[in-house]
Amino acid sequence: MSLQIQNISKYYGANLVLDAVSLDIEPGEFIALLGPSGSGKTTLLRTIAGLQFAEGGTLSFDGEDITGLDARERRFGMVFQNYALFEHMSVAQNVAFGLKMRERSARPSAKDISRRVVELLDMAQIGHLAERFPSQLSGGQRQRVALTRALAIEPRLLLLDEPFSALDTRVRKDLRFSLRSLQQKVGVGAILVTHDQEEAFELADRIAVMADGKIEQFDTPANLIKKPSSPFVAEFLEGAGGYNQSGAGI
Ligand SMILES: Nc1ncnc2c1ncn2[C@@H]1O[C@H](COP(=O)(O)OP(=O)(O)OP(=O)(O)O)[C@@H](O)[C@H]1O
Repeated sequence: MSLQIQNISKYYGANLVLDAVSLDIEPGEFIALLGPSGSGKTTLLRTIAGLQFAEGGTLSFDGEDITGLDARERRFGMVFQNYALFEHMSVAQNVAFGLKMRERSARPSAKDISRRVVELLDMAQIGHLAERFPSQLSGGQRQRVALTRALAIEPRLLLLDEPFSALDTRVRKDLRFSLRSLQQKVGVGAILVTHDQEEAFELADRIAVMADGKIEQFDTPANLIKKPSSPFVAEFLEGAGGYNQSGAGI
């Protein structure tokens, strides 16, 4: 399932915040959007999600024009930094929610929903939390539930905006590992917005480096280090170079 982003432009008032952005994302690929604050990463992700609309350009998914579809019709899973869980529902109910809300014709039976929820919770290693309520969970566990809930609807693409940035380093590392393994098991493509270069280099097949609403370079982690396309990219990734030399990530 591939996504084509062609010449997407977006203004906030008179400010051009996405300037003719184009990206082709291959089926099952894990993409990171990396760049300084204000470069347009979140705006691009929200436009892909259908939470806001661009003034110009097109989005297509598997050849279908989705530019005018709303978020629900796109069938993308989303996890945000503060993606609220339903506080009055247990973990299992949160994960089941998207499946229960499906149109009748596409809705699995109650038995199949329960089976799928158990399977997903086990896969995400939170089976033991099924009956807890969100207020009884740690930040890391909540994000694990949010991720599981996003995957439960069998999304065509997974969209993640700084999902782990509020968590401490060790929990982030655990969650990164789980995210990558769940994403691969399920076989869904993913787009991750992050400030964290280490996170981008560890997770992504390809990274889009953004600056001022444009894609400066879209390439594999190894190529970004070896062949930065501009002084901006080289400078921005200096930290990642150090990371690379430590032998991790690439
Ligand atoms: N709702 C809005 N109204 C007006 N301007 C906005 C709005 N949302 C974002 N912007 C502006 O658009 C630009 C891009 O913002 P965006 O949040 O996409 O950047 P970002 O790269 O995700 O930044 P960060 O890493 O800080 O989250 C910024 O200049 C921001 O101030």
